[in-house]
Amino acid sequence: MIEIKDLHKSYKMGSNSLHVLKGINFSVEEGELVAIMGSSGSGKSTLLNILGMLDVLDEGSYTLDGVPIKDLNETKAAQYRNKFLGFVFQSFNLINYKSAMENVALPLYYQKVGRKERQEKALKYLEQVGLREWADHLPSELSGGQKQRVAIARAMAAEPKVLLADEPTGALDSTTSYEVMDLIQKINDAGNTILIVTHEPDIADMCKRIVHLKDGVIVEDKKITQVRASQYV
Ligand SMILES: Nc1ncnc2c1ncn2[C@@H]1O[C@H](COP(=O)(O)OP(=O)(O)OP(=O)(O)O)[C@@H](O)[C@H]1O
Repeated sequence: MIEIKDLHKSYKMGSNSLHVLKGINFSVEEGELVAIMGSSGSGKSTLLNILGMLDVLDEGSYTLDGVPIKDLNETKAAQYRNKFLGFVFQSFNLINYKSAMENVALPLYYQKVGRKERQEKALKYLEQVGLREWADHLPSELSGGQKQRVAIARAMAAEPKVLLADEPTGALDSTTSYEVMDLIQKINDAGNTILIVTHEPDIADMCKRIVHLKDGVIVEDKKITQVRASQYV
């Protein structure tokens, strides 16, 4: 599904350059649930942004579902990103003046899905995250965990092949974090490929594989034989 070879990425800082990713080799099969860990500044978000086609690599190659990304022009890249990738962020990134249902329906609007089908699908995905009865509520009326579940429903509504989540539990207390991870595990059980950036070991333990970054290189890549189940009841 994902293949990264000898990936390098630097940021220009005035006359200097900050070499953030220093030769990453990494592949992800369909159906994996991968945690990307590492201390602050190790390059986790940079890697996730490149995987999400939100940023470009300097050197190396990235192949997504058999397609080399650098062969795509800007329009094709945007289409490809919308079709293949879903995003979940630490700060939810919901639109405050739109209801939960309208937020979930938004990617479908961009996919030119008709109004009635948009609403039906949005309700279906809200149902899947346990928030059907909150469809008409604004984000300000929802708890942090509920907002993140709406954001996950929105990402899933576009039916992406890969879900990328940058610190999805970073703004949540531990009970709520486990609820969100329980949902992510269920989505993965249904066959979706998911990559999560986290610095929380107990969240990473709920994934099937942990990739550890340090100073821009992968220092550990291990499969988890005993995946931790959600602790919340
Ligand atoms: N757009 C940018 N321009 C310049 N420097 C950047 C940019 N994005 C990230 N960096 C720098 O690259 C390094 C890696 O950042 P990155 O956000 O990938 O780390 P991270 O492991 O996700 O850290 P954190 O856990 O704190 O979010 C940091 O030193 C950061 O300051």
